[in-house]
This record gives sequence, structure tokens and C-alpha cells, in this order.
Amino acid sequence: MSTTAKVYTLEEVAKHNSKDDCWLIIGGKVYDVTKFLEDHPGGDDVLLSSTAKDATDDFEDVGHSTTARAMMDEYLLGEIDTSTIPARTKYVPPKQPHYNQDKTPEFIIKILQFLVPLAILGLAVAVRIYTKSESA
Ligand code: HEM
Repeated sequence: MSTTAKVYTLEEVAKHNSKDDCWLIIGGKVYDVTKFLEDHPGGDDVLLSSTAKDATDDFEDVGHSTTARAMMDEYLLGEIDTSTIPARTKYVPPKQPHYNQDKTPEFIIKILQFLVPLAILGLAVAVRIYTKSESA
């Protein structure tokens, strides 16, 4: 066996994504599982849906047995050029909508927040004084 394994790009591997031609990337290696599709205990659909990407997580999530891992050598083609696999996208939380959506200038809101309670208080005092002088 040759010691220099063939190195494939993701683009190259991704072309093999059908029932008649199915390649997988698992643990940095490339496997041609076309002949195994029908015999895979987990079914062919899961294998096909794991094509054109790094299927390591899919493979590991199932918790494959050592028997399953030993079988893989039979389908080994070569290695994947890891630089061709896009890095995991980091979760970016959506931006919180701004509270002040109507674009009213902030300072007007601040002034109103101060003035409205003051106006209510003033009105209350005025009513009180007025009713007092009326009853006197
Ligand atoms: C060369 C690659 C693969 C080989 C040789 C392989 C082999 C096997 C074997 C032998 C089993 C029987 C259970 C065991 O011994 O662990 C199995 C089950 C299974 N495999 Fe794979 N598998 C491969 C890739 C994948 C991938 C990429 C997925 C994607 C999700 C997958 C999903 C499953 C599922 C869902 C089961 C059924 C588990 C259950 O019902 O208990 N396999 N596989």
C-alpha cells in the first residue's frame, strides 16, 4: 500500500453524493461507501444526507461500534484537505430590536419622562388649591 494517501478537496468529494456514487468525509478521511449503502444497518438515506460535508459529527453522534469502525478501512479512498472544509459558523444572536423604534429623539423622551409626572403633580396641586378656595 502506498504511504502517501490521496488528498481530496471538499468540492471534489461533494460531487459524489448519489446512490450510485457516494463518498463520505469522516475523521479527516474520505470513504467511498457506494457499495455499502444497501448493507448499512442505519440505512442509505442517512449516509446520503451526510455527503458533501464533514460527516464526522453525524458518524460519532450515532456511537458506532468498534466493528463499524473496523469496516471503514475497506472503503477508504484517501484524506480530505481540511482547509477546504468551511469552519463552523459561530452562533450570532439576533440583534435585539431597539426599544425606540419610532425614531423619536432620545432626549425628547427623556424630557417627557421628567415633565409628564411633574405636570400631573402640578395639576393635582392646582386642583387642590382651586377646590380649597372654592369651599372656603
Ligand atoms: C463508512 C462509514 C460507516 C460505516 C462503516 C457504518 C457502519 C455502521 C454499522 C456497522 C452499524 C451497526 C451498528 C454498529 O455496529 O455501530 C451502523 C449503524 C448506524 N449508522 Fe453507520 N456507518 C457509517 C457511517 C454512518 C454515517 C455517516 C451515519 C450518519 C448519520 C451513520 C448512521 C448510522 C445509524 C443511524 C445507524 C443505526 C443505529 C441504530 O439504529 O442503532 N452511519 N453503521
